[in-house]
Amino acid sequence: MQKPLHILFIGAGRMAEAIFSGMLQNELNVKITISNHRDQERLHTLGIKYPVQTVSNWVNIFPQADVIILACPPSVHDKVLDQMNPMIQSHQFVITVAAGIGPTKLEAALPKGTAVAWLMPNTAADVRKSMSIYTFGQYVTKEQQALFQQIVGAIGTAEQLTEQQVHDLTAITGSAPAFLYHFVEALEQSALSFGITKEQARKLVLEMVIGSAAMLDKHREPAQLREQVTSPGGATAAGLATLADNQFVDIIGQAVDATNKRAKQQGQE
Ligand SMILES: NC(=O)C1=CN([C@@H]2O[C@H](COP(=O)(O)OP(=O)(O)OC[C@H]3O[C@@H](n4cnc5c(N)ncnc54)[C@H](OP(=O)(O)O)[C@@H]3O)[C@@H](O)[C@H]2O)C=CC1
Ligand SMILES: O=C(O)[C@@H]1CCC=N1
Repeated sequence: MQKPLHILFIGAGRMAEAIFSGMLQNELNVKITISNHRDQERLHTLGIKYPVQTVSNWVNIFPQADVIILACPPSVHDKVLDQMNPMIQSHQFVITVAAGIGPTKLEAALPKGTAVAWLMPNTAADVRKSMSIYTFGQYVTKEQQALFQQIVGAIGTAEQLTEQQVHDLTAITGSAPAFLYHFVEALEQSALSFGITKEQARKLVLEMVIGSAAMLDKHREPAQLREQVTSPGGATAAGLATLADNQFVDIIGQAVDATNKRAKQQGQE
């Protein structure tokens, strides 16, 4: 059997866990090492829950890693990249999942010729359904691209975009799951106001969302699906009119813009 690919995670928070738990459900031949900043208890818990190696300081294990995934906050990237710079070897492949940190920034901080990529996944990596977007730096080989496809394939579906497009679409694929969950929370709150139990409200709303997602998956046309629900002159039309009167589409656009603006800011902090 071939030697497993050694993947080192710098950062072991929510996104790192979603990615490596997704990878571990797949048949990838990988050895995973995870590290974080100071939360030893979390590292210990993750080490028990998953077949991963944990290290409190990534520096010692760094030379053995084939792929390094930066799953730490954008604000600590400068420091981490500075630490990596003198140690990096030519075969190592550095991938960041941080909002606002594209290949331009990674390449500027690492020795010339370093292979880098920017992956913007979402937490559905945990169930292998992340809609991820990504872009490569200029020194990534065909073999590394194929390897990258295996890694992202293990956590869901992926689309290659330009660096600018990853900046612009971070809100849509990275953050919008939170918008959707918030929508679910709002519906649950509304359901509760009619005197049902929390469990009933949860069941009603979640199963409705899961059913709707399955319809989207099958038919792929949200406008058509919306129309099927909206009987002419009926009840749904009245609800949709209220959303329109309150600029629902515009509010979503504003949320997307605010998210991207903050993501870009984080990349420059
Ligand atoms: N959450 C999401 O849905 C998504 C997040 N991302 C990106 O993923 C990255 C992580 O986000 P998320 O998982 O939500 O955040 P978390 O706060 O859950 O995790 C951050 C992790 O980074 C570690 N860390 C902090 N500082 C350092 C450091 N100096 N060196 C090494 N590790 C460090 C933390 O360690 P400790 O706890 O010990 O401080 C923690 O393990 C961010 O860059 C974010 O932009 C991208 C797409 C989606
Ligand atoms: O909230 C954040 O900054 C990260 C980036 C995309 C999703 N979560």
